[in-house]
Amino acid sequence: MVSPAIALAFLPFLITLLIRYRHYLVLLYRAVLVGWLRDRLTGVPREQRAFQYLLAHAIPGDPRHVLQTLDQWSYYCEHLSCVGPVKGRIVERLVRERAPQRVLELGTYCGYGTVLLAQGLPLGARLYTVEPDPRHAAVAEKVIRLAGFDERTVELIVGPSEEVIPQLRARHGLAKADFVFMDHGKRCYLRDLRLLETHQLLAPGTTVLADNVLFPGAPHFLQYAKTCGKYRCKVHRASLEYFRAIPDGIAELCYVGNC
Ligand SMILES: C[S@@+](CC[C@H](N)C(=O)[O-])C[C@H]1O[C@@H](n2cnc3c(N)ncnc32)[C@H](O)[C@@H]1O
Repeated sequence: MVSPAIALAFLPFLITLLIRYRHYLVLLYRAVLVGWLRDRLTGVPREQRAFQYLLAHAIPGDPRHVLQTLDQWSYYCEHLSCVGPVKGRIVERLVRERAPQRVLELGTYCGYGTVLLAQGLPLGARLYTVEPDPRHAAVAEKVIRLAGFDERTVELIVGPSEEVIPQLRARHGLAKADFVFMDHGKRCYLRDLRLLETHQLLAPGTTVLADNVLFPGAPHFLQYAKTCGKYRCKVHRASLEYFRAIPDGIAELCYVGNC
């Protein structure tokens, strides 16, 4: 048994910790606990619940309204780990500036990032998005089509990036990507960047964006990008999706080729 005196001595320390990390505790509560509980109580996965909300509130064929509706859901109902509106504006601006013809997204989840990327593409451009979880992919497919993008503009590939990347050229006709959005397992970023290099899927000038490089963070990926000599690299500082108090950032890499 811990004596009351010792417990009391630890109280200020505990309170300081709670105050300091309160935003992360709220994140844990909203992003993990609430979703898990509602999954158990309703028997419907949260991504499917989000899609039902979308069906009831979003204007079909209007990608901007689809994104706004998903934002409403994530702010006021349940958290979704989509790129979100704050970092989304950075992604949107870069897509419009670069006007890429061939885009690759790793980590589709519910299709928020896919719709965000697709709405800024020039005519005739094509977006390939990769998702290994068939349940997420099924929701994403419906979200993408609801937003008005057909198979010619957006191809959803179901499988893990490490298996899909080596097959992109032969199976899906993607010779080079001129814009890549990485938003899947943070530990996969470095491995997949190197896979893209090995399979010669990057061309000089290709933009590679990587989400969440500050939270939860991708230090090995950032270190490689900054020191290998193949990229110009900068980090756009912002905040975590749907949590303004938690700092996060998107890395922007420009492939300059093998030096
Ligand atoms: C943060 S979510 C993606 C969010 C999405 N880009 C958006 O903005 O809406 C991460 C997704 O990556 C997927 N994922 C995990 N490992 C992956 C892998 N090896 N290849 C591709 N996707 C992966 C997960 O299943 C999950 O759906």
